[in-house]
Amino acid sequence: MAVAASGYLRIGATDVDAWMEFGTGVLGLMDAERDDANGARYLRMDDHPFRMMIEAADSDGLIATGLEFATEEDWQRCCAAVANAGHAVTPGTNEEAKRRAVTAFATTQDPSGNTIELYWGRELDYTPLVSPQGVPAFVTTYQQTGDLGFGHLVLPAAEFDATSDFYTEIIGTGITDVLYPPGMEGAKIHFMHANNPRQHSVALFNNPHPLGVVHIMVEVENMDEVGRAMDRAKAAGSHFLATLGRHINDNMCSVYLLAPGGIAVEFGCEGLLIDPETHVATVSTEGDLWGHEYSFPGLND
Ligand SMILES: Cc1ccc(O)c(O)c1CC[C@@H]1C(=O)CC[C@]2(C)C(=O)CC[C@@H]12
Ligand SMILES: [Fe+2]
Repeated sequence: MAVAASGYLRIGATDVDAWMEFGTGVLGLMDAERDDANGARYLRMDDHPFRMMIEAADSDGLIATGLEFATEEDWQRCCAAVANAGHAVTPGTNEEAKRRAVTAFATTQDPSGNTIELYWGRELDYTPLVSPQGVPAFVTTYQQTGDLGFGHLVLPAAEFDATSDFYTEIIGTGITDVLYPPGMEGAKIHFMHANNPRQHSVALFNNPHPLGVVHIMVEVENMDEVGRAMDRAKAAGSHFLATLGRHINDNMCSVYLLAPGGIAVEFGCEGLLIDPETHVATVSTEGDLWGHEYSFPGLND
C-alpha cells in the first residue's frame, strides 16, 4: 500500500546542455541517450531507464517527482485515496507513460503545490551502467535486489501540516525523524521514509523555495567517490553550497553543489538504512555531526 520509493525527477532547465554537462561531468551520471520528441535528455544511475529527465524550460527548477508503487493494486488504491481526499488526480496518457518508461501513472499536487507523478511498472534497461567518470555504482539498491529509489529530495512545504499529513496518511510515507534546525527560528523538517530501508526518501521543509525543491541527493559507495566528485566539481567551477560534513540522522557524509540553474545537489556516501516496518520516529535538534558549513552564492562569496 505504501509508496515504494522516490523513483525519478523531472527537472526543468533553461540550459539543458549545461545541466547534462554537470550531470555527466561532475556527478558522473550516465547519459541514457533516449530519444524524446520534445528534446528532453535523460540521466541514468542504475537499471532504471533514467532517474532524471532534463527538460528545456523557461525557468529552472523541479517540474515533478515520480513516486513508485510496488504493484498495480497499490498504485490504484493510492490514486483513489488521493482523489477521495479531494485532490485532482490526472491520469497520464499511454504516450506520456511510454516517455517515462512506466506502465501507468497519474499526476497530482501535494497541498504545498509540489507536483508528483504516482506510477507503477517501470521498464528496466538491461545495458550495463557505464559512468562517464568511472563511478563504479550509485547506491540505489540494497542486498542486490531491493530498490532504494534514486536518492532523496527535500520539498518546500509552506502548508507544512497539511502536506505532511498528505504524505503520511495518503501516499504512505512514514516519519523517520523531525528536525528543528538549530539557529533557524521556526524552521522544521520532516524526514520521511518510503517502504524501503533508505533513512529518508522525501523530506519536507516548512518554507517555500523558488526552484520547487530544497535539494536532491545522490549517493555513491564510498568516501573516495565523494572526494573524486569534489575534485570534478572544483575543476568545473561548480559552486559548493556546503562544505563536506556528516548528517546525524541518516549518517550521510556529503557535500552540496549547485547545479546550473541553481538546484542544490547533495552528493554523499554511507547513508543509514532502517527497517521501515518497525522504525520509531525520533526528534533531532542538530543536523550535523560535523561540517556542512553553508555558503550561499552572493552572500558570503
Ligand atoms: C539536516 C539534514 C539531515 C539529512 C539530510 O540529508 C539533509 O539534507 C539535512 C539538511 C537539510 C536542510 C536543507 O536541505 C536546507 C537547508 C537547511 C534547512 C539548513 O539550513 C539546516 C538543515 C538544512
Ligand atoms: Fe539531504
